[in-house]
Amino acid sequence: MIKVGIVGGTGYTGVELLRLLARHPNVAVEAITSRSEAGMAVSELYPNLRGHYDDLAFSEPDADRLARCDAVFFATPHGVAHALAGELLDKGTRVIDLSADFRLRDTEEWAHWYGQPHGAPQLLDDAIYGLPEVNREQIRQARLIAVPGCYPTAVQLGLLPLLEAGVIDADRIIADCKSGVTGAGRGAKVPSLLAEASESMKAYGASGHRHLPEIRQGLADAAKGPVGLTFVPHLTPMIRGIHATLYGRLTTDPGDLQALFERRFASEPFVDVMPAGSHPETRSVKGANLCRLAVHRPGDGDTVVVLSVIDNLVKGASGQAVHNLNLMFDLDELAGLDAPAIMP
Ligand SMILES: NC(=O)C1=CN([C@@H]2O[C@H](COP(=O)(O)OP(=O)(O)OC[C@H]3O[C@@H](n4cnc5c(N)ncnc54)[C@H](OP(=O)(O)O)[C@@H]3O)[C@@H](O)[C@H]2O)C=CC1
Ligand SMILES: CC(=O)N[C@@H](CCC(=O)OP(=O)(O)O)C(=O)O
Repeated sequence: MIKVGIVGGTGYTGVELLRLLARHPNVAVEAITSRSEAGMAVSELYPNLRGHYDDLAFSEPDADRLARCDAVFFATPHGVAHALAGELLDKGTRVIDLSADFRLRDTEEWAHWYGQPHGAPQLLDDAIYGLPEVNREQIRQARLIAVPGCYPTAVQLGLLPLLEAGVIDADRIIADCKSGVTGAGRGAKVPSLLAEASESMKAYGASGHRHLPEIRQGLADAAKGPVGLTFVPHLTPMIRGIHATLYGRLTTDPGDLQALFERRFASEPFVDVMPAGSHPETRSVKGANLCRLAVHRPGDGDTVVVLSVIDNLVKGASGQAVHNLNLMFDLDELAGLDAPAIMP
């Protein structure tokens, strides 16, 4: 069995890791941390896990204990993995970081968007951006993974086929995205209150959001040159889910767009290109490690519209993190990740 630790086990991505790993045939959770709930049994805080982790309790983060694991997930706010990852890596423990600490290659850009200096620039050369549909082979060899953000996962998967094929204007891409409230984490915040978030919808970060540089970095790699991106996130009254509506202007005859998407993701277990004319729903990926895509060309004009949906906590975070673990430890890619979505 592969021994894993989770730093930040009381948060939404932490409990989602536990839910997925409960069905994983090759993984045992050895340590799970929380500073606020240290001492409490995991199944007391999360009754959905009763019967699965009966001997596991939250404990204070302890580097020595974590270093006894083969891999440690960081499901923590930005900056925490900067402080601890180096020590774990030195002791031979692999690190899978769900935060943004190692996602941006440019430390100044990171400092600008995250409002603090980059805490571990010396580790960046080792960090692999954990989008398996792009970096599968590097992930297999990696000891430090930066799991992509939720919006960046939905947006990049939807645009990769078009940018790699060079059929849209890379200077004018629009990503209009909607997220459920769990995207903001479990901490109490006014915008997440029932009376604030339900029966209403609003954009935020329209002038600049911290996922913008991350998405731009990934799209520029795919386009092999700089991209111009307008990214506007919205908060919507649902618990889980991201819906990205992506617009590009065709600059050349793309041929059969449906075939382009189907070919690009033909061997990807966690990307479903839906039949032509489809409109994927967020509920069709709820709880599943899946991105469902549909591509449209309204009126056969020069605008291509891609619809991309994921569960922010699964393909947008914890499921993608487990997929990375499977690749790093040469396990079946589907291990722990084969459950279908919950509908309705
Ligand atoms: N929610 C989502 O949809 C997504 C989240 N992410 C990223 O994943 C990470 C976790 O997100 P999420 O689960 O939503 O966050 P939550 O706010 O729900 O949980 C954060 C967890 O981190 C722990 N924690 C907080 N500060 C520290 C610290 N200084 N040292 C150690 N542990 C700490 C908390 O426990 P305690 O304070 O008790 O120690 C808690 O368990 C974040 O970086 C987030 O941006 C990425 C993609 C999607
Ligand atoms: C709805 C909501 O608030 N979503 C969060 C993004 C999700 C997230 O966790 O950010 P990282 O992927 O960078 O870790 C936000 O917009 O800040």
